[in-house]
Amino acid sequence: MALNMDKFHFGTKDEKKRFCRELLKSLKERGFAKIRSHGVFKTVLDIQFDYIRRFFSLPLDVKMKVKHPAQATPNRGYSYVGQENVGNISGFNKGLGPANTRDIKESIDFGAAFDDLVENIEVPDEDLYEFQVWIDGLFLKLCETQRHILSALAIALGIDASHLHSIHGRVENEFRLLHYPAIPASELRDGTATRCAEHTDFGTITLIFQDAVSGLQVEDPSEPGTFRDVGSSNLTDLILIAGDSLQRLTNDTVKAGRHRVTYPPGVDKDSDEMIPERYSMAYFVKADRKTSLLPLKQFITDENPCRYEDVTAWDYNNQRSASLYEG
Ligand SMILES: O=C(O)CCC(=O)C(=O)O
Ligand SMILES: [Fe+2]
Repeated sequence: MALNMDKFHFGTKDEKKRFCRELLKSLKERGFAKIRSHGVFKTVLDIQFDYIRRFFSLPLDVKMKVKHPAQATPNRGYSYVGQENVGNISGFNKGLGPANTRDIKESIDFGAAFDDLVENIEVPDEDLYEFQVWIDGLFLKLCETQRHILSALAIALGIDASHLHSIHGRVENEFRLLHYPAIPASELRDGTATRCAEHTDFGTITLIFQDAVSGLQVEDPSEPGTFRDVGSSNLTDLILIAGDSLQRLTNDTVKAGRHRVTYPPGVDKDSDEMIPERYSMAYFVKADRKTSLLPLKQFITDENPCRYEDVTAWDYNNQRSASLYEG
């Protein structure tokens, strides 16, 4: 069931409260929440997905002009199929080592145009006209939506929204566009390859949009090891997933949602059926680099003592992503 954000903006006091409560409940019980009326309109998403398709359809040598550096940080630019393997960090929260699986995906990452530590690797106009200026604009639009979602979560959690905003004030977010090429279902059968291996994201929250092919799955919090289809057929459905930083800040009150991308619903895994290509985008909301990810004091009690050591958002991000790249 999707939650309607109109209720948050324009509803009665009770409707607004109910939206906040249901948002938190969905994250806790399903590992994700689906949101509608979040302010990113269908016309914008249609243009965006058209741009995503056009970017990934460019010849490889053109995409390689904006190549992601060989190492994971800074996380900017184009990663070819095989350059990043999320399976390397799949076992992290389970205390396990890398999984023996590779991702069949390509992606491109951006930060804020005004980020003064990590510069964007910009796609030139001559390769895709006005793509970069469009991405920079959408980045800010998604930031606006992010702020409303953080406000709603703060209300549901009973914490000070202005504090939550202040530790996200520098917009050190990352915006990733993804393309999963068409492959025969049989390629995924023995588990040595996948679309995107299971993982949790490192930031506070992630906003995902996926095309009608679907295939995003989230682990059922009450049944570890069981992944359920998110199954969005509406491009405008915003899929919200909590990340490690929110788990740390809330001392496990909100757990990070484990997710992966695999066979779309309905595909016969034992056939040689082709799995259609899939496009998606993920907006990773990150606490300011210098922010401590120690749990907020409201979440530390005698029954729930502090579960995490002090680490800055930047150090945590870099530790987690260190093993992702093999470029
Ligand atoms: O493609 C998707 O829907 C999700 C991708 C993802 O989880 C990630 O890049 O962290
Ligand atoms: Fe993810």
